[in-house]
Amino acid sequence: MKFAGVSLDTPKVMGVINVSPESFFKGSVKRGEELIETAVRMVEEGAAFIDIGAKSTAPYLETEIPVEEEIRRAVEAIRAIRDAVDVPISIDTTNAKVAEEAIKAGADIVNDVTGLKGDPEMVKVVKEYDVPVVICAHQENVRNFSDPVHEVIDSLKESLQIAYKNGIEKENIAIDPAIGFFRPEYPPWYVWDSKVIANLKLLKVFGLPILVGISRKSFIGAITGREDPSERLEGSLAATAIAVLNGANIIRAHDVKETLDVIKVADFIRRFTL
Ligand SMILES: Nc1nc2c(c(=O)[nH]1)N=C(COP(=O)(O)OP(=O)(O)O)CN2
Ligand SMILES: Nc1ccc(C(=O)O)cc1
Repeated sequence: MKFAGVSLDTPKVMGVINVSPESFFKGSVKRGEELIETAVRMVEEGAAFIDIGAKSTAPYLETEIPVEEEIRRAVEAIRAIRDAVDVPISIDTTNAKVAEEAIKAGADIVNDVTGLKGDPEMVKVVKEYDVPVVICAHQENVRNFSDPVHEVIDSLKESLQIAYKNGIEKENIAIDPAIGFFRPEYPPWYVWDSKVIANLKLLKVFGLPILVGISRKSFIGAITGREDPSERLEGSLAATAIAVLNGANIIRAHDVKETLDVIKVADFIRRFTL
């Protein structure tokens, strides 16, 4: 299996860099020289993809910014790192205009946390520029509170229908269960996220690469009592090992070196599963 030309015979790391000062983990926010240095370092440490976010999508933060500002941040960042790294760059956005300008600036992949459901133009941009897309599970109104992984699967089915109807090919799609994004009143989101990671294997029904974003998220904070995202690395690595054991193909993470070691060990052990 491949995604954006990258072999997924072993699980890979997608290194996260944000150019959005409002992002929930301040250690992920880079600018200027530091942005380029971080991208180069992540690739040296083994990142197979770099994901650039120009607007936070944290559901519990005030994150609204004008679209012009998101475009400005995204284009500047992608232009800065494009020639410094030789791995595919994804643009983390829910806005079709941002995606289009980012692709023109050199982005190779669109990463849409609304799974093509937020901006109706998004699927058209993905099709027109013929770029791979990360489709996240997204649901305005959660219907099945007791069975998170099946709600995630149903949400992904809707997004995949949008993709296939518009001529996006299977080879160009990775799916993502959107850890931290579902915020039902019950069960609490950290139980939701834990149930999804525990049952991630069920997402294999789609036969598509599975990408998971766990890094330093609030469910790790809720479980460990670590309120500061800067203290959530160890908890993130524990959940990463479980996600890999359960079939994750790409781990989106802020800490490339540590995450890649965990992936290697978890995947090595996974291969001996009876
Ligand atoms: N496909 C995918 N994309 C994502 C995911 C995720 O789980 N999957 N999580 C994010 C949260 O991390 P980030 O550090 O970008 O936080 P921010 O939204 O506050 O910038 C942002 N983007
Ligand atoms: N964009 C996101 C950022 C952070 C979280 C989380 O901390 O759970 C979820 C989504």
